[in-house]
Amino acid sequence: MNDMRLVVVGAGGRMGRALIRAVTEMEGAVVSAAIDREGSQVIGKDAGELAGVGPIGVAVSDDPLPAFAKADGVLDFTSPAATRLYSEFAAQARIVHVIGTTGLGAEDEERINAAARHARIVKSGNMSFGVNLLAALVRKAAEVLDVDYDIEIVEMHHKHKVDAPSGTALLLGKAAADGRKITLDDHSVRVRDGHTGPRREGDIGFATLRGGSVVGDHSVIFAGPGERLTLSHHAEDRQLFAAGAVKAALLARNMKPGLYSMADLLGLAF
Ligand SMILES: NC(=O)C1=CN([C@@H]2O[C@H](COP(=O)(O)OP(=O)(O)OC[C@H]3O[C@@H](n4cnc5c(N)ncnc54)[C@H](OP(=O)(O)O)[C@@H]3O)[C@@H](O)[C@H]2O)C=CC1
Ligand SMILES: O=C(O)C1=N[C@H](C(=O)O)C[C@H](O)C1
Repeated sequence: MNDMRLVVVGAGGRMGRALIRAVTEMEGAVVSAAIDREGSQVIGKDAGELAGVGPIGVAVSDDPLPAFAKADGVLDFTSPAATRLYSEFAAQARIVHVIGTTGLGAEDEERINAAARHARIVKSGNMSFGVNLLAALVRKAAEVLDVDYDIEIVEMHHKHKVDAPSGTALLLGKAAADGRKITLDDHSVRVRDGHTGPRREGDIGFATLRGGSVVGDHSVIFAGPGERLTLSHHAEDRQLFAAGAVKAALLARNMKPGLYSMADLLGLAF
């Protein structure tokens, strides 16, 4: 089979650069185009040079449609507005769309679901194997431990991150809620401030820390009577997420149109 032609959107971003590096390092895939938003300072630059791997002969462009028409897949870690649009373009081109963008709202999710009728979409708040395994462990722990064990999720990220709680924290919260057979939306507490009253039984709490250059730390705490169980993941390099995204694109290449999670692709969904 020919190398998979991948478009990296948001090429000038932290993840965009990591994705360009990951594709050039992965067998079976090539960067066929690199896209950033109109007016970005990276337009016209060589994508490989931008990513620190030397020239690859692909200039960053602000014109996605011709790039999508000639590609097999798109790697997208951008913003909710951009991802919404790119899912429509991916559906038109009937290609793979790997979505790492977090902070998506209900309307974004609806548009992505609609696009998945024609595109093969892989979407996850975290593309690492470790976090997806952690989610499976959290689901199991939440199923085994009764409501006397209060669930709290703590995350820390670098100071540039714009959304909270992180996509990963929400993914872990959903896993805990699934394990408890409850709906996350009905039990999540995202902010506590002032006179909150005592903790409501069965709630799933979130705490968000931001600072420095932290790549991504997540802990799920089960605080019970007289003991505390903590399940944690620490990402040390965002190259981890980029490599996971490229593997996801390669795995989705021969799948039917639809919306898939990383857990589906890794065989961790149960
Ligand atoms: N699922 C996962 O495993 C991971 C997910 N993420 C998520 O990925 C997203 C990006 O993170 P990060 O790389 O740190 O953020 P950055 O802000 O560094 O990168 C985002 C890039 O997207 C560009 N962009 C914005 N709008 C468009 C558009 N319409 N078309 C093309 N490019 C566009 C931005 O350009 P400009 O700056 O000029 O606006 C920027 O270059 C976040 O939502 C983050 O949470 C991050 C790591 C792992
Ligand atoms: O913005 C980031 O950096 C990250 N975002 C993802 C998230 O919101 O969980 C994944 C990772 O933790 C890094």
